[in-house]
Amino acid sequence: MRLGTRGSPLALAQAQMTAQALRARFGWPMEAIETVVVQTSGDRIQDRALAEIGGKALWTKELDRALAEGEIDFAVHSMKDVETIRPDAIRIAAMLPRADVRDKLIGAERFEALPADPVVGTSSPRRAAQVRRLRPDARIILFRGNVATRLGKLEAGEAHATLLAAAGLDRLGQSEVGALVPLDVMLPAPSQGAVGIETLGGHARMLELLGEISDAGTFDCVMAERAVLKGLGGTCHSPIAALAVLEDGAIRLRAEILSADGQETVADEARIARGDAEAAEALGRGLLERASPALRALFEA
Ligand SMILES: NCc1[nH]cc(CCC(=O)O)c1CC(=O)O
Repeated sequence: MRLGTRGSPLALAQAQMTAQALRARFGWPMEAIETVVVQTSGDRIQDRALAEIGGKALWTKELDRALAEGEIDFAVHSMKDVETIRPDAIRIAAMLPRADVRDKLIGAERFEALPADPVVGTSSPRRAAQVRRLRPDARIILFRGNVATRLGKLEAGEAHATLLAAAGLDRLGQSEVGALVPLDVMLPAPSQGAVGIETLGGHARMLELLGEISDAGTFDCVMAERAVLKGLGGTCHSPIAALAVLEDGAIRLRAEILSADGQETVADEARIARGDAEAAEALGRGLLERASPALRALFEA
Protein backbone atom coordinates (compact mmCIF):
# COMPACT_ATOMS: atom_id res chain seq x y z
CA MET A 1 0.00 0.00 0.00
CA ARG A 2 1.31 3.44 -0.83
CA LEU A 3 1.08 6.19 1.77
CA GLY A 4 1.39 9.73 0.42
CA THR A 5 2.88 12.48 2.55
CA ARG A 6 4.66 15.80 2.39
CA GLY A 7 8.37 15.63 3.01
CA SER A 8 8.79 17.89 6.06
CA PRO A 9 10.17 16.21 9.19
CA LEU A 10 6.80 16.68 10.92
CA ALA A 11 4.87 15.23 7.98
CA LEU A 12 7.23 12.24 7.86
CA ALA A 13 6.84 11.64 11.61
CA GLN A 14 3.04 11.70 11.20
CA ALA A 15 3.28 9.35 8.21
CA GLN A 16 5.28 6.91 10.32
CA MET A 17 2.74 7.09 13.15
CA THR A 18 0.01 6.26 10.66
CA ALA A 19 1.92 3.39 9.05
CA GLN A 20 2.69 2.02 12.50
CA ALA A 21 -0.98 2.21 13.55
CA LEU A 22 -2.02 0.24 10.43
CA ARG A 23 0.72 -2.36 10.82
CA ALA A 24 -0.11 -2.84 14.49
CA ARG A 25 -3.85 -3.13 13.83
CA PHE A 26 -3.53 -5.66 11.00
CA GLY A 27 -0.27 -7.39 11.89
CA TRP A 28 1.34 -6.28 8.64
CA PRO A 29 5.10 -6.44 8.05
CA MET A 30 7.24 -3.32 7.61
CA GLU A 31 7.22 -3.53 3.80
CA ALA A 32 3.41 -3.63 3.55
CA ILE A 33 3.36 0.18 3.46
CA GLU A 34 5.50 2.21 1.12
CA THR A 35 5.95 5.92 1.86
CA VAL A 36 5.67 8.18 -1.18
CA VAL A 37 6.86 11.74 -0.59
CA VAL A 38 5.01 14.35 -2.62
CA GLN A 39 6.40 17.87 -2.68
CA THR A 40 3.71 20.51 -2.28
CA SER A 41 3.76 24.16 -3.34
CA GLY A 42 3.40 25.06 0.33
CA ASP A 43 6.75 23.41 1.01
CA ARG A 44 8.39 25.05 -1.98
CA ILE A 45 7.28 28.62 -1.31
CA GLN A 46 8.71 29.76 2.01
CA ASP A 47 9.04 33.51 1.84
CA ARG A 48 5.42 34.65 1.90
CA ALA A 49 2.49 34.14 4.23
CA LEU A 50 0.22 31.26 3.31
CA ALA A 51 -2.79 33.56 3.12
CA GLU A 52 -1.04 35.65 0.48
CA ILE A 53 -0.09 32.84 -1.88
CA GLY A 54 -3.28 30.85 -2.11
CA GLY A 55 -4.11 29.30 1.21
CA LYS A 56 -4.29 25.79 2.47
CA ALA A 57 -4.80 24.17 -0.95
CA LEU A 58 -1.07 24.60 -1.30
CA TRP A 59 -0.60 21.76 1.18
CA THR A 60 -3.12 19.41 -0.36
CA LYS A 61 -3.51 19.84 -4.10
CA GLU A 62 -0.48 17.76 -5.10
CA LEU A 63 -1.49 14.95 -2.74
CA ASP A 64 -5.08 15.18 -4.02
CA ARG A 65 -3.76 14.75 -7.54
CA ALA A 66 -1.59 11.77 -6.53
CA LEU A 67 -4.69 10.15 -4.99
CA ALA A 68 -6.83 10.84 -8.04
CA GLU A 69 -4.20 9.41 -10.36
CA GLY A 70 -3.71 6.29 -8.28
CA GLU A 71 -0.09 7.06 -7.39
CA ILE A 72 -0.91 6.66 -3.70
CA ASP A 73 -3.66 4.78 -1.83
CA PHE A 74 -4.07 7.25 1.00
CA ALA A 75 -2.64 10.58 2.16
CA VAL A 76 -1.67 11.67 5.66
CA HIS A 77 -2.20 15.30 6.66
CA SER A 78 -2.08 17.62 9.64
CA MET A 79 -5.84 18.27 9.74
CA LYS A 80 -5.08 21.89 10.54
CA ASP A 81 -3.66 22.29 7.04
CA VAL A 82 -6.61 20.69 5.22
CA GLU A 83 -9.14 23.13 3.70
CA THR A 84 -12.72 23.03 4.90
CA ILE A 85 -14.12 22.19 1.50
CA ARG A 86 -12.52 19.15 -0.11
CA PRO A 87 -12.83 17.89 -3.67
CA ASP A 88 -15.89 15.66 -4.17
CA ALA A 89 -13.86 12.53 -4.86
CA ILE A 90 -11.84 12.79 -1.65
CA ARG A 91 -12.95 11.56 1.75
CA ILE A 92 -11.51 12.11 5.21
CA ALA A 93 -11.40 8.44 6.16
CA ALA A 94 -9.78 8.46 9.59
CA MET A 95 -8.06 10.43 12.30
CA LEU A 96 -5.40 9.25 14.72
CA PRO A 97 -5.99 9.91 18.42
CA ARG A 98 -5.47 13.61 19.00
CA ALA A 99 -2.33 14.90 20.70
CA ASP A 100 -2.00 17.94 22.96
CA VAL A 101 -4.04 20.69 21.30
CA ARG A 102 -2.29 23.62 22.98
CA ASP A 103 0.18 26.12 21.61
CA LYS A 104 3.60 26.61 23.11
CA LEU A 105 5.36 29.90 23.64
CA ILE A 106 9.05 29.66 22.84
CA GLY A 107 11.37 32.37 24.06
CA ALA A 108 9.73 33.18 27.40
CA GLU A 109 7.90 31.30 30.14
CA ARG A 110 4.83 33.50 29.70
CA PHE A 111 3.72 36.49 27.65
CA GLU A 112 4.04 38.79 30.66
CA ALA A 113 7.75 37.89 30.91
CA LEU A 114 8.57 39.24 27.45
CA PRO A 115 10.38 42.60 27.32
CA ALA A 116 8.56 45.81 26.38
CA ASP A 117 7.68 46.05 22.66
CA PRO A 118 8.50 42.39 22.04
CA VAL A 119 9.03 41.06 18.54
CA VAL A 120 7.02 37.88 18.00
CA GLY A 121 7.47 35.72 14.92
CA THR A 122 4.43 33.93 13.49
CA SER A 123 2.58 33.68 10.21
CA SER A 124 -0.70 32.69 11.80
CA PRO A 125 -3.34 35.47 11.90
CA ARG A 126 -4.92 33.71 14.90
CA ARG A 127 -1.72 33.60 16.92
CA ALA A 128 -0.83 37.17 15.93
CA ALA A 129 -4.21 38.48 17.11
CA GLN A 130 -4.15 36.45 20.33
CA VAL A 131 -0.65 37.74 21.10
CA ARG A 132 -1.71 41.35 20.47
CA ARG A 133 -4.73 40.93 22.71
CA LEU A 134 -2.38 40.18 25.58
CA ARG A 135 0.53 42.32 24.51
CA PRO A 136 -0.68 45.30 22.46
CA ASP A 137 2.95 46.46 22.40
CA ALA A 138 4.06 43.38 20.45
CA ARG A 139 5.35 43.70 16.92
CA ILE A 140 4.53 40.67 14.78
CA ILE A 141 6.98 39.56 12.11
CA LEU A 142 6.46 36.82 9.53
CA PHE A 143 7.87 33.42 10.50
CA ARG A 144 7.30 30.62 8.06
CA GLY A 145 9.00 27.37 7.24
CA ASN A 146 9.08 24.08 9.08
CA VAL A 147 9.46 23.79 12.83
CA ALA A 148 13.27 23.61 12.74
CA THR A 149 13.46 26.68 10.47
CA ARG A 150 11.30 28.71 12.84
CA LEU A 151 13.28 27.64 15.89
CA GLY A 152 16.45 28.56 13.97
CA LYS A 153 15.12 32.07 13.30
CA LEU A 154 14.39 32.51 16.99
CA GLU A 155 17.85 31.19 17.88
CA ALA A 156 19.35 33.69 15.43
CA GLY A 157 17.69 36.52 17.35
CA GLU A 158 15.14 37.51 14.70
CA ALA A 159 12.41 37.65 17.35
CA HIS A 160 12.00 37.47 21.13
CA ALA A 161 9.47 34.68 20.89
CA THR A 162 7.49 32.45 18.59
CA LEU A 163 4.57 30.06 18.93
CA LEU A 164 4.29 26.47 17.80
CA ALA A 165 1.81 23.67 18.32
CA ALA A 166 2.77 21.38 21.20
CA ALA A 167 1.68 18.42 19.06
CA GLY A 168 4.25 19.15 16.38
CA LEU A 169 7.07 19.60 18.88
CA ASP A 170 6.10 16.37 20.65
CA ARG A 171 6.07 14.42 17.39
CA LEU A 172 9.51 15.75 16.52
CA GLY A 173 10.89 14.61 19.89
CA GLN A 174 11.19 18.21 21.10
CA SER A 175 8.73 18.15 23.97
CA GLU A 176 11.11 20.07 26.20
CA VAL A 177 10.99 23.13 23.91
CA GLY A 178 8.76 26.03 24.97
CA ALA A 179 6.10 26.63 27.60
CA LEU A 180 2.51 25.42 27.24
CA VAL A 181 0.04 28.27 26.83
CA PRO A 182 -3.21 27.70 28.77
CA LEU A 183 -6.36 27.23 26.67
CA ASP A 184 -8.00 30.31 28.15
CA VAL A 185 -5.07 32.41 26.95
CA MET A 186 -4.85 30.93 23.47
CA LEU A 187 -7.63 28.77 22.13
CA PRO A 188 -6.01 26.67 19.38
CA ALA A 189 -6.68 26.60 15.66
CA PRO A 190 -9.48 24.36 14.45
CA SER A 191 -8.05 20.82 14.03
CA GLN A 192 -4.77 21.56 15.79
CA GLY A 193 -3.04 18.42 17.02
CA ALA A 194 -5.00 16.05 14.77
CA VAL A 195 -3.56 13.83 12.05
CA GLY A 196 -6.04 12.84 9.34
CA ILE A 197 -5.98 10.27 6.59
CA GLU A 198 -7.68 10.83 3.25
CA THR A 199 -8.50 8.47 0.44
CA LEU A 200 -10.84 8.39 -2.55
CA GLY A 201 -14.53 8.02 -1.74
CA GLY A 202 -14.61 5.26 -4.35
CA HIS A 203 -11.86 3.25 -2.67
CA ALA A 204 -14.14 1.11 -0.49
CA ARG A 205 -11.52 -1.30 0.82
CA MET A 206 -9.22 1.54 1.82
CA LEU A 207 -12.06 3.38 3.58
CA GLU A 208 -12.84 0.24 5.55
CA LEU A 209 -9.22 -0.43 6.57
CA LEU A 210 -8.61 3.17 7.58
CA GLY A 211 -11.86 3.24 9.55
CA GLU A 212 -10.39 0.51 11.74
CA ILE A 213 -7.63 2.78 13.05
CA SER A 214 -9.75 5.93 13.33
CA ASP A 215 -10.32 7.52 16.71
CA ALA A 216 -14.03 8.31 16.70
CA GLY A 217 -13.82 10.97 19.42
CA THR A 218 -11.06 12.87 17.63
CA PHE A 219 -12.94 12.52 14.34
CA ASP A 220 -16.18 13.99 15.71
CA CYS A 221 -14.43 16.82 17.57
CA VAL A 222 -12.30 17.85 14.60
CA MET A 223 -15.30 17.66 12.26
CA ALA A 224 -17.18 20.01 14.62
CA GLU A 225 -14.28 22.48 14.57
CA ARG A 226 -14.14 22.29 10.77
CA ALA A 227 -17.87 22.98 10.65
CA VAL A 228 -17.34 26.16 12.69
CA LEU A 229 -14.81 27.24 10.09
CA LYS A 230 -17.30 26.50 7.35
CA GLY A 231 -20.02 28.50 9.12
CA LEU A 232 -17.64 31.43 9.26
CA GLY A 233 -16.52 31.07 5.67
CA GLY A 234 -13.10 31.17 7.29
CA THR A 235 -9.80 30.93 5.49
CA CYS A 236 -6.21 31.12 6.64
CA HIS A 237 -6.57 34.93 6.42
CA SER A 238 -8.96 34.94 9.32
CA PRO A 239 -8.11 34.87 13.01
CA ILE A 240 -10.24 31.92 14.15
CA ALA A 241 -9.86 29.57 17.08
CA ALA A 242 -12.05 26.59 17.87
CA LEU A 243 -11.85 23.63 20.17
CA ALA A 244 -14.23 20.73 20.64
CA VAL A 245 -13.86 18.21 23.44
CA LEU A 246 -15.96 15.20 24.38
CA GLU A 247 -18.02 15.70 27.50
CA ASP A 248 -20.50 13.12 28.80
CA GLY A 249 -21.13 11.63 25.36
CA ALA A 250 -21.65 15.03 23.73
CA ILE A 251 -19.33 17.74 22.45
CA ARG A 252 -18.40 20.94 24.24
CA LEU A 253 -17.54 23.39 21.50
CA ARG A 254 -15.76 26.70 22.03
CA ALA A 255 -14.85 29.17 19.31
CA GLU A 256 -13.66 32.74 18.90
CA ILE A 257 -12.82 35.22 16.17
CA LEU A 258 -10.56 38.20 16.70
CA SER A 259 -9.71 41.45 14.99
CA ALA A 260 -6.15 41.58 13.67
CA ASP A 261 -5.06 43.86 16.50
CA GLY A 262 -6.63 41.59 19.10
CA GLN A 263 -8.77 44.41 20.47
CA GLU A 264 -12.05 42.75 19.53
CA THR A 265 -12.88 39.17 20.40
CA VAL A 266 -16.21 37.48 19.78
CA ALA A 267 -16.44 34.14 21.55
CA ASP A 268 -19.11 31.53 22.09
CA GLU A 269 -19.54 28.10 23.57
CA ALA A 270 -22.16 25.39 23.18
CA ARG A 271 -22.93 21.78 23.91
CA ILE A 272 -23.79 19.94 20.73
CA ALA A 273 -24.44 16.35 19.78
CA ARG A 274 -21.64 14.34 18.16
CA GLY A 275 -21.98 14.54 14.39
CA ASP A 276 -24.20 17.63 14.45
CA ALA A 277 -22.30 19.67 11.86
CA GLU A 278 -25.25 22.02 11.42
CA ALA A 279 -25.11 23.10 15.09
CA ALA A 280 -21.36 23.70 14.84
CA GLU A 281 -21.79 25.74 11.65
CA ALA A 282 -24.51 27.77 13.33
CA LEU A 283 -22.16 28.59 16.19
CA GLY A 284 -19.67 29.91 13.63
CA ARG A 285 -22.32 31.99 11.85
CA GLY A 286 -23.48 33.35 15.21
CA LEU A 287 -20.00 34.73 15.93
CA LEU A 288 -20.10 36.73 12.71
CA GLU A 289 -23.52 38.13 13.50
CA ARG A 290 -22.16 39.59 16.73
CA ALA A 291 -18.94 40.95 15.24
CA SER A 292 -18.37 44.62 14.43
CA PRO A 293 -18.55 45.52 10.72
CA ALA A 294 -14.75 45.82 10.64
CA LEU A 295 -14.24 42.35 12.06
CA ARG A 296 -16.93 40.88 9.81
CA ALA A 297 -15.12 42.35 6.81
CA LEU A 298 -12.13 40.11 7.57
CA PHE A 299 -14.36 37.19 6.63
CA GLU A 300 -15.78 38.62 3.44
CA ALA A 301 -12.53 38.86 1.47
N1 LIG B 1 0.65 25.12 9.86
C1 LIG B 1 1.75 24.24 10.08
C2 LIG B 1 1.39 23.17 11.04
N2 LIG B 1 0.45 22.27 10.77
C3 LIG B 1 0.32 21.42 11.84
C4 LIG B 1 1.25 21.83 12.78
C5 LIG B 1 1.47 21.24 14.09
C6 LIG B 1 0.87 19.89 14.34
C7 LIG B 1 -0.60 19.89 14.56
O1 LIG B 1 -1.24 20.91 14.87
O2 LIG B 1 -1.16 18.77 14.46
C8 LIG B 1 1.95 22.92 12.27
C9 LIG B 1 3.05 23.67 12.91
C10 LIG B 1 2.60 24.53 14.05
O3 LIG B 1 1.53 25.14 14.00
O4 LIG B 1 3.33 24.60 15.03
